[in-house]
Amino acid sequence: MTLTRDKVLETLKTVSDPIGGQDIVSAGMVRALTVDDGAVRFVLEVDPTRAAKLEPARAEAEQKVKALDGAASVSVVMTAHSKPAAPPDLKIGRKAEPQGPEKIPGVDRIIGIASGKGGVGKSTVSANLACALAAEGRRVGLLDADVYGPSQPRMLGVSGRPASPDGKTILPMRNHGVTMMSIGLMTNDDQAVVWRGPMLMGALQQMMTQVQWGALDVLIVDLPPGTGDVQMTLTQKFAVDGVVIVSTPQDVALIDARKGVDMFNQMKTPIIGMIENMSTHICSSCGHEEHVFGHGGVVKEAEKLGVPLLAEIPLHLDIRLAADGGAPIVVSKPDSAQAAAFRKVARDLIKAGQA
Ligand SMILES: Nc1ncnc2c1ncn2[C@@H]1O[C@H](COP(=O)(O)OP(=O)(O)OP(=O)(O)O)[C@@H](O)[C@H]1O
Repeated sequence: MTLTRDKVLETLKTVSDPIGGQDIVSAGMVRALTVDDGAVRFVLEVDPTRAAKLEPARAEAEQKVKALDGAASVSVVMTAHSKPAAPPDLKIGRKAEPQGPEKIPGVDRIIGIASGKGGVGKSTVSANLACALAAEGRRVGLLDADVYGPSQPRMLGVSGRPASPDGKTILPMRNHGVTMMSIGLMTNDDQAVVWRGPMLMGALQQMMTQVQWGALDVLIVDLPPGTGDVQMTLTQKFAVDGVVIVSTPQDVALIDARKGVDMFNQMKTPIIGMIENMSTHICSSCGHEEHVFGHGGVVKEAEKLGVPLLAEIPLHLDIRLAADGGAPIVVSKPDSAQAAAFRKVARDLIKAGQA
């Protein structure tokens, strides 16, 4: 018998929220429910202060769905949406409570990789930088927080679902010496993810704090393009040491990158530098160089904004083939000129104590 979404919802309606008394579906806790060939996945979105009390409801939901005819596997993830902010204390003379961003235990540094616009190569830079740092002997984590287009599982050649033996923490995946977690491993490949703001924040917080990252020298966070909820949550809630902004030399990409720089300045997050990607096209047959998207735009912008230019990465077929093949160019062709550009960034960051 084919298991339907409606049947699963009907079953979940028999599980009650132990605190509010309503069933978990009517209470709006069941999110992102998918039923695909007997594989059932959903998220239970809960208030973080109530997460422990809701564990029995999570277990009951899982057990009841598992018992349904046609249920091959069931995966339930509990995400904590953010607590509503406490009202500001306006009493004069009261000392402000320190409420600064949180450090992740065991993680020495957090670096965000950002871009104003999509498709400029932010994920390619993140994957290559992570692998290059690992090749230099650093303990590296890579969190794919690009909720709209998670591409790190493909770029790092990782598939499968991360395990959660205790139902609370998540075991990350590992390849090319990099410890990795991606929102893409929690959703179906072809599933369009429609996240609301609180869910986005919950998912990011969960991946930052509930994944067993272990001891890391640096955690690289591949951000979605633009200046939205994920960027705000990351910089407000976590002690981010700095961000790297990736842009192509085109004006349009630069204008968006400028907005990104502005947002991070407002959030008081240091900008480590900019990377010009797809800087020069190098023909893979004859080696001829041409500037498809213009050249040097990011250098000028970095100068104007007073931030370092970390690298100019060429547009080269091998970079794309390597990324699509699951072994970034610094792993598959570590001695190529294309890999050298990424490896230099990694070495420079280590030298500067930033990674
Ligand atoms: N320097 C490069 N040379 C050749 N191909 C590249 C280069 N940089 C990125 N690409 C390719 O361009 C495409 C987009 O890159 P990528 O996914 O890294 O961009 P992105 O900024 O992360 O995009 P999005 O924000 O949409 O996730 C990919 O197919 C990637 O392989």
